[in-house]
Amino acid sequence: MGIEVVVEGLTKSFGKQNIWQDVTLTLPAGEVSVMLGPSGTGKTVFLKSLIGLLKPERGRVLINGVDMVSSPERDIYETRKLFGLMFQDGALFGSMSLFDNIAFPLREHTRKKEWEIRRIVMERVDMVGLLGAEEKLPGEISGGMRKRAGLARALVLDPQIILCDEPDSGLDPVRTAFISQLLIDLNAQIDATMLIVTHNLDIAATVPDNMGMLFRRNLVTFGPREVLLTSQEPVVAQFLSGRREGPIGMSEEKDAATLAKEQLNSPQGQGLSPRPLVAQLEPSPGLPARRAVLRRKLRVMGMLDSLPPAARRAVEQGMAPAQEARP
Ligand SMILES: Nc1ncnc2c1ncn2[C@@H]1O[C@H](COP(=O)(O)OP(=O)(O)OP(=O)(O)O)[C@@H](O)[C@H]1O
Repeated sequence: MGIEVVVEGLTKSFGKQNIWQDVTLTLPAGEVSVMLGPSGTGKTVFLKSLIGLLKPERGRVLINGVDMVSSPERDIYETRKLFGLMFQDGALFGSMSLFDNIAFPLREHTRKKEWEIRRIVMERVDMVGLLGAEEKLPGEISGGMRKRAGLARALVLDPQIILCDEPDSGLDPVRTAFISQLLIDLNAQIDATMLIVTHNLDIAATVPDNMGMLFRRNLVTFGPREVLLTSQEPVVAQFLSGRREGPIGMSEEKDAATLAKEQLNSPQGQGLSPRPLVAQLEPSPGLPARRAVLRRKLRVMGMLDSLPPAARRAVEQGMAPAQEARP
């Protein structure tokens, strides 16, 4: 099962530029979470801080008792081995075949024999639907295939925590739908804790168990998917409805005068209500059920009273069929 990641009071700046402050959240073990936010709000910086590649000046990132901010480098290095990372461009070596790219972490970090490496690599190649393409070079395949190869490489060391930075960037809607399904299928197969950074509204609506959003140097909110997807918070609703009207502008934040003018001109009743809640994706037929689902149910039921009414209703509706099915 994946490992819980506890983030407490994390603050990161570059020189005088504060990126975000006092970020506190927990990625529940084995669940899929998404971090949203307009461009430049520091989502990638957040991912890099979780693995200890960037050092926030305040706060902690606790994984199995190791603080990725301030524990000794040796402990951080060991803990980093629990992670699988999928970067925006797949980050593949252009002169190596997909097979060698995917085998790379095994050859670098383990003493496994070549026959064993082949078995693991081909298993992962199969998992991401790339069987038959393993001898191709990254330049000979499509962007979507490169992403899947990047994901296969992220999986070879049996990660317990998977971080995906914009898995949809550069993909058309159909390939984005395939990658969404692949992420859910992976979670069903390996039960790893997953954090996906994305701008994609379809991924946000259908993939995660939990969602958070960074805006104006703060974590606006983080919690069960139903909380964000039913939120009336202007910044969240604007982002999830993909509209121009609202606090988010071209340069991340609109000035107060533009915002006031917009509100004045906005027709009565045309609020920034988010899109209707759609069902979360299920694993593909033939795959095991996601073990996270039951754990999440118990967790969310325990916090039901603290949720806003719309989110509570959405949770209750989502859970109703399962409850009826009980003997
Ligand atoms: N190593 C660095 N040194 C200085 N500034 C940096 C560094 N890395 C990131 N930044 C700055 O931090 C801010 C946030 O960058 P980041 O890439 O995390 O944003 P993002 O939310 O992932 O954006 P996008 O959605 O466009 O990918 C940017 O202003 C960026 O210039």
